[in-house]
Amino acid sequence: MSDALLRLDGVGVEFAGNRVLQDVQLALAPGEIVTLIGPNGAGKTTLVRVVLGLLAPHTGSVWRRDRLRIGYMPQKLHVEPTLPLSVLRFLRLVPGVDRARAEAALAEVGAAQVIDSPLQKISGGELQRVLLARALLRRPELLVLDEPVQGVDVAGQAELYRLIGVLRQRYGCGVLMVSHDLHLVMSATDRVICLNHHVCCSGHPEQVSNDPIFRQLFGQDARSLAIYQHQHDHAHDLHGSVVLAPKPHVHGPHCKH
Ligand SMILES: Nc1ncnc2c1ncn2[C@@H]1O[C@H](COP(=O)(O)OP(=O)(O)OP(=O)(O)O)[C@@H](O)[C@H]1O
Repeated sequence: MSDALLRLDGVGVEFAGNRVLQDVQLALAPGEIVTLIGPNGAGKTTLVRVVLGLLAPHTGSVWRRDRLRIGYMPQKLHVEPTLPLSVLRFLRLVPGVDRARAEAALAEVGAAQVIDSPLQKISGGELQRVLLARALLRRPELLVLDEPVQGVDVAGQAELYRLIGVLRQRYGCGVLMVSHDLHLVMSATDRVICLNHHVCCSGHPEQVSNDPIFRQLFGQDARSLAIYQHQHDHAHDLHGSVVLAPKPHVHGPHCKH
C-alpha cells in the first residue's frame, strides 16, 4: 500500500514475559476507518500506544508517513475535581490554539455551547465531543480514537459514529478506533480487525461478523449481529472487494447426477 499513512509489520509486545501482542500486521490508508475490536485485555490499547509511538514494540517494525499528524482521543481523561479548568483553557493547551480556533473545533463536533463551562461539569457525551475537538485541532491526517463513545447513551453513540464518518470525509483523514460496541461500529467502519493478542480475523464488517473465530470470541453478541445483516447476492474477498456468488444449480434433463 504505497499511499499508506501507517504500516505495522510483525509487531510483538511483551510485559514482564507476558506476550500481549504477537505478529500484528496493520496498514491504514487515508480516508479509511478501521476498527479494532477484541475482548478485555486483548491488547487493543497497547496496539494504539504502538501506533502513537508511545511504546516501542519488542519485535517487528512500525512505519509512519513522514511527519504524520496524528490526532488522539484517549479512552479516559482524569481531571482533578478542584482544578479550575474551562473547556476553552483545556483546548488552549494545544499549542497555537486561540478562542476562535477552539470555537470552530467545538462547533464542528456540535459542542460550541460548552466552551466556557468547567471541564468537570460537562456531561459524558459532551466530554467525548470536547476530546474529539481537541484531536481535530492538530489537523490530523490520522485520527486515533480509543473507545470514543464510552459513557455516551445509545442515541449519542450513533450520533458520534456518524460524526466520525463526516469528519473522515471532510478531512480525508484515516481513522483507527477501538470499540466494544459491536452493533453500531459495524455500520460505521470500513474494516474491522478482531484482536486477541494476535489478529484473529479482519476484513469487511460483514465478513468478520460471520467468521467462526469472531463468533467464538463474542458469543451471544456476535450471533445477534446476524439480525442486522442484509441479504447479500455477493460475498467479499479478504480485501473487502465484491465477489459475485455463483448462480445456484438447477437440475435439468442433461444433468449427469
Ligand atoms: N504497562 C504495562 N505493564 C504491564 N502490563 C501491561 C501494561 N499495559 C498493558 N498491560 C497488560 O497487557 C494486557 C493488554 O492490555 P490492553 O490495555 O492493551 O488491553 P485492551 O484490549 O485495551 O483491554 P480493555 O478492552 O480492557 O481496555 C493486559 O493484561 C494488561 O494488564
